[in-house]
Amino acid sequence: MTVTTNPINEARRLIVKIGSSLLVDEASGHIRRTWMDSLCDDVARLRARGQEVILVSSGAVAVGRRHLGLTPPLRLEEKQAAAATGQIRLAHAYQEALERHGITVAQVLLTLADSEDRRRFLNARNTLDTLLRLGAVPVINENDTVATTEIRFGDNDRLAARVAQMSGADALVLFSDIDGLYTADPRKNPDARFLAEVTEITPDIEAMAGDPGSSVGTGGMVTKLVAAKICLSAGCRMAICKGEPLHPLTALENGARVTWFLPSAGPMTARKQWIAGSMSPMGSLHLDDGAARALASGKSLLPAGIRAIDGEFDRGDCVLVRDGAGRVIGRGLSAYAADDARAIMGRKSADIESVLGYRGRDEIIHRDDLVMEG
Ligand SMILES: Nc1ncnc2c1ncn2[C@@H]1O[C@H](COP(=O)(O)OP(=O)(O)O)[C@@H](O)[C@H]1O
Ligand SMILES: N[C@@H](CCC(=O)OP(=O)(O)O)C(=O)O
Repeated sequence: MTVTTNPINEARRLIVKIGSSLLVDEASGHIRRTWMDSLCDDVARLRARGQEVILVSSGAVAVGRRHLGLTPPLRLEEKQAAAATGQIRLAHAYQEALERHGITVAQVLLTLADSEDRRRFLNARNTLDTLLRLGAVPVINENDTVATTEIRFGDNDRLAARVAQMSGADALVLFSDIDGLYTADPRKNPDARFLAEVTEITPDIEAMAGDPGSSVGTGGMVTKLVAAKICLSAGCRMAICKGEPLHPLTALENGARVTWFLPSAGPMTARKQWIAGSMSPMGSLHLDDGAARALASGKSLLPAGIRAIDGEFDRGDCVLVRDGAGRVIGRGLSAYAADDARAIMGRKSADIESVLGYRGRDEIIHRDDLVMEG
């Protein structure tokens, strides 16, 4: 896949990651409100033309530590305290900046572990889908006060890539203090060449990445390449570009220099390859003929079409889908754990709430989570 038109215009769902060094003035610890406003103006413009935007924003520690009068180096619990203080200010600033455009902000605090546990992953994905459907702009940061590992700057590059993967985004933009990937750190090596497009993270590419260039919240190129790897396998295009100019998304649309990491497939194909290739099935759903025909024609699987269920599985686990003769016709991610699925099989979706006592999804396997054989 090469870029023919601008991926920013094409993205249906776009993730934008903002690092501490862009958002927070190093000397004062204040949020750069003019810059934030200009970013939010851009976000509002994209939203108005029908694109969905999720912001992943760092800055909580950098903002909060000034308010608590802490000076580096901070101990872990001091960083966590700083994050708790700074996060509320960050969220408030985003709320004000987006409210000017009548846009509702939703704060989502995630840990990296949330993105790696399939059940929490599904919950987070459904929440993000719902927020976007309702017109809100999610603003995500790592949940630093409960993070069990050391808060590391640069982690939000990876978190943003996980959010892109989780939400099936088509593009992730990492706004940085540099305009892209070079063959070596250009601050140290004047002969470093700029790379406009990368399609694979080879060992040669990995060897190009050096340490961070500044002192406020930096992960360097290493964490950006980790993010790029996640994006490439998730079918999501990823950009590294300079975030400093006001209206940074507009600048990108207008042809600012950028490195694009371009996957060979789109997010849906990548997701289906992941379901088909890397998950062990934990059980089987046996369908009636009508349901088997519906699935063959591209529909989702409803509880009404299931006759029997084998195995023990959790919500989000992979299960095989079998026809009336027991032949495997596909596989997919179950939206219900085995016991709940057994309770609602053969029933209409409208009955789910009265049977289970909660209103879950209408489908047992959504068509986006289903891969048919052959
Ligand atoms: N191969 C490379 N290409 C570009 N920048 C590199 C490279 N290796 C190291 N760097 C450094 O990484 C820095 C960007 O990372 P970082 O400071 O963490 O950005 P941010 O804070 O915006 O996330 C650049 O300013 C640059 O000094
Ligand atoms: N979660 C932390 C920052 C983590 C992080 O990755 O920071 P950065 O390298 O500035 O994107 C915070 O909000 O301070």
